[in-house]
Amino acid sequence: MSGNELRAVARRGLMLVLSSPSGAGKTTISRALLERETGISMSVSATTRSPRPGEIDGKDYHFVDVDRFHRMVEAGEFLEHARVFSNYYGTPRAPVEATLAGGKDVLFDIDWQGTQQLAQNARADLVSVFILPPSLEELHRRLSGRGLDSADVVAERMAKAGDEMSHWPEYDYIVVNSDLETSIGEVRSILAAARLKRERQAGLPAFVNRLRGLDRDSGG
Ligand SMILES: Nc1ncnc2c1ncn2[C@@H]1O[C@H](COP(=O)(O)OP(=O)(O)OP(=O)(O)O)[C@@H](O)[C@H]1O
Ligand SMILES: Nc1nc2c(ncn2[C@@H]2O[C@H](COP(=O)(O)O)[C@@H](O)[C@H]2O)c(=O)[nH]1
Repeated sequence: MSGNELRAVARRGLMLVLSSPSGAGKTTISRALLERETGISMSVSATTRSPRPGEIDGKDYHFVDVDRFHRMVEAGEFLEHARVFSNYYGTPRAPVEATLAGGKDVLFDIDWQGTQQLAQNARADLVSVFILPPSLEELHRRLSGRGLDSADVVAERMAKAGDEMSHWPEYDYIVVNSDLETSIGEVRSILAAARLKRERQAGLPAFVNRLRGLDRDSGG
């Protein structure tokens, strides 16, 4: 068995969370990561927010009404859920659990409330990254320049940015998203290191025993 095969069969997946104030660049970094990395897929949240132009139901979000969202909460269908900017958002549990159990990683674009809930329930599987903007002026430029939200929505998100950013100490890693390519590289490095954590490589004891000639009958 090669080293790569060992990891493919013997590693439990991890949950890589990106949080930031709205507009700092989570979605942009996430898309680049998914294009460049294998073995990781996006958790598609459910939300009661209306779709933005270009957003696709089932791909960007599962767009649901408030009644349906509450029924999903009551049925225990969410791994975490929160109210953010007057809308509800939640992470469907089943696809995440199936992906992790299959040894693949899951990428989350969720806020600090959701990250706290994941940390309470599954700390060992969690790797959390907080993305900071280089300045408030640049954050405003990005939110307005995105051209997807009204001036009122941009103002609401700017007003909440300070509160969001106060949660940075709760995260494992901090990336200041000035240059996009640098930030993507930094998040990829975090993922690479997290995948190599000794605790995540469940097959290591047997593998090292084989290397040491202590367990010649265990396959490989
Ligand atoms: N490093 C960067 N330099 C310049 N522009 C950037 C950078 N990163 C992202 N952007 C731009 O900023 C805007 C906001 O980015 P994005 O939508 O990824 O933010 P977000 O954190 O996902 O926001 P939200 O939480 O509202 O979904 C986009 O137009 C994106 O192209
Ligand atoms: N706790 C959760 N937060 C989520 C989830 N999905 C998205 N989000 C966060 O909401 C805001 C706004 O997102 P937007 O797409 O409306 O701009 C942002 O901070 C996201 O990270 C979720 O499932 N749970």
